[in-house]
Parts: sequence; C-alpha cells; structure tokens
Amino acid sequence: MVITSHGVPEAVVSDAWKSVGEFFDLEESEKEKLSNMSADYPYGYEKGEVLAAGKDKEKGKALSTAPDIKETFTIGPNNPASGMPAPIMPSTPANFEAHYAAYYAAMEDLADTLLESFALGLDLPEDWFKSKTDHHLSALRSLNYPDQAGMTPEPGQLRAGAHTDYGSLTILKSGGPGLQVAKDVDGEPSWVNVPHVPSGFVINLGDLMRRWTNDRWSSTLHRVVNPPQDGRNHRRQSIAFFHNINGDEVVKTIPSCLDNGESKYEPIVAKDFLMMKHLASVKGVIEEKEEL
Ligand SMILES: O=C(O)CCC(=O)C(=O)O
Ligand SMILES: [Fe+2]
Repeated sequence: MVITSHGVPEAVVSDAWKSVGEFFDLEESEKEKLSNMSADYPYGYEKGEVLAAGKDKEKGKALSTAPDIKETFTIGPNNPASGMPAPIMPSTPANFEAHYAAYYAAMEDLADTLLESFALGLDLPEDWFKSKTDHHLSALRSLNYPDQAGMTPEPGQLRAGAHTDYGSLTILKSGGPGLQVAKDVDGEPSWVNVPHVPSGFVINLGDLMRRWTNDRWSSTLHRVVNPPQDGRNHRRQSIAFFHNINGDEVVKTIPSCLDNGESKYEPIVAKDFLMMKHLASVKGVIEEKEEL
C-alpha cells in the first residue's frame, strides 16, 4: 500500500534525503571506509549485493548471477536493549548522522502507528504489538541505483532483483518510479508498477509478518527494474526502513490468525528467524557460485 498524511515532518525527510545523496556522491574510497559488515555488525556500506533469497521465488532458480546494480548504506538500532552494537555513521557529509538518526526515529514512530492499525485489522487490542517491539531490531537502509548511461545490464540483471523483505513491515521512500510488486504465488509473477507518490511512503509486509499471521497476510514480492532506454542517465535513490520486532520475541501464530486452532508454523525466536533468512540468502549466493 501507499500511505500519505502520515505525519512525518517534511523537513525530516528532505534533510535525510539530501544527506543520503551527498553520501553516495562521495568518492568510492570514502564510502568503502564504511564497509565494515561482519556477523556482529550486519550493517554498513555495500555495493553489488545479490538478494538471492528472492531469486529463489522466481521458479526456484536464479535468473542471473550478476549482482543488483546498486549501493546501500545501512544502520541498525541505537539501543543497547536491542542487543545490537551502536550504529557506525559516516563523518561526512557533516549532518548525515543527525539527519539519519532523526529519520530513523520518525520511522519508529510511524511503524508504531501502522502496527496499531494492523492490530485492529487482526482483531487484536490496539496496543498488542507494543510489548513485542519495544526493543526492536529495525534497520534503516538507503539505496543508490546509479545511472546506467553507457552500461548494458546483463540478461536478468536489475536494480534490485525480485525478493521479499525479511521482517515485519517496510516503510519505503523513493525518488521515482521503478518499483514493481507481484502476488507471491507459484509460477510466473505478474508484475505491477507501484505508483510513485512523492509525499507518500510505500508499505510492504515482510516474511516475519506472514509467518506470524499464519499466511493470513502475505509478504510483498517486489523488485526494482532498470530505467527505460531513453532514461538511462537517471539515478534513483530510496530509503527503506525495515521494521523488525524484538529479537527475543517468540514468533508464535497470532491467536486471531489460527486456522481452526491450528498453526502452519512452529514457534521461532525472531532473531533466529531473521538469521535463518539471512543464511538462506547467503546459501543462495554460494550455490550460484558453485554453478559457475
Ligand atoms: O528502492 C526500492 O524502491 C526498493 C528497495 C528494496 O526493496 C530493498 O532494499 O529491500
Ligand atoms: Fe525490498
């Protein structure tokens, strides 16, 4: 869905947007200083990531061994209770840290509001999600899809390959068209362009929400296509807030989503579920490498 009238101050968005653009404009060597991803710190700067888990959904087979045509910068929560280390931020551009932190905080508030609506939609008390999200593992990732002037993507290579997000819900701000969604069904996906609403946010559900609701709600299969041939020189920027619940929360089918008292899924600790998703995506990459 696309939401407007969300209450996020325009300046919070435009400040973060500008700082993100300036960050991606830095020399590669500057950005590489932030590529400090490890098992303990699954964030930072990355280029050419392959979202392999999603590719499994396209007939269970990778369409291409080529990486997504994008670069990303990600932080996690700035809250020791989440169990994650504090965010490592770029020191340039000068205001990046303040703007990024303010945007993260605004997204936390918006996610809380959305979850209150979700609770009502699932026949739960309005504050049902509150105790399950008060030391959440949400991540904020900005994305830059460089212009494609003078380059020819490999067959099947996209700005972002088809995938579903892992967590509960995603709040996405983007600077232009290119995002497509499809029903997450077996067989050939039927892609639909998501309308670009400049003041709005796109909301996608993730795999954790799907499992939690016992498949009553689906996770959104999506991708970002390459610019049209006559618009190759257009760069695209977006900022995605991946809301995730408390890492130590046990994801056990929401009572109102049981099917005649039955659940399709075993209870799982949220952090284990996210790790399983992460490892599955890494496994996809390894298998692709073995196919070469
Ligand atoms: O840039 C976009 O519009 C989508 C990004 C996305 O799907 C992701 O980072 O998971
Ligand atoms: Fe996504």
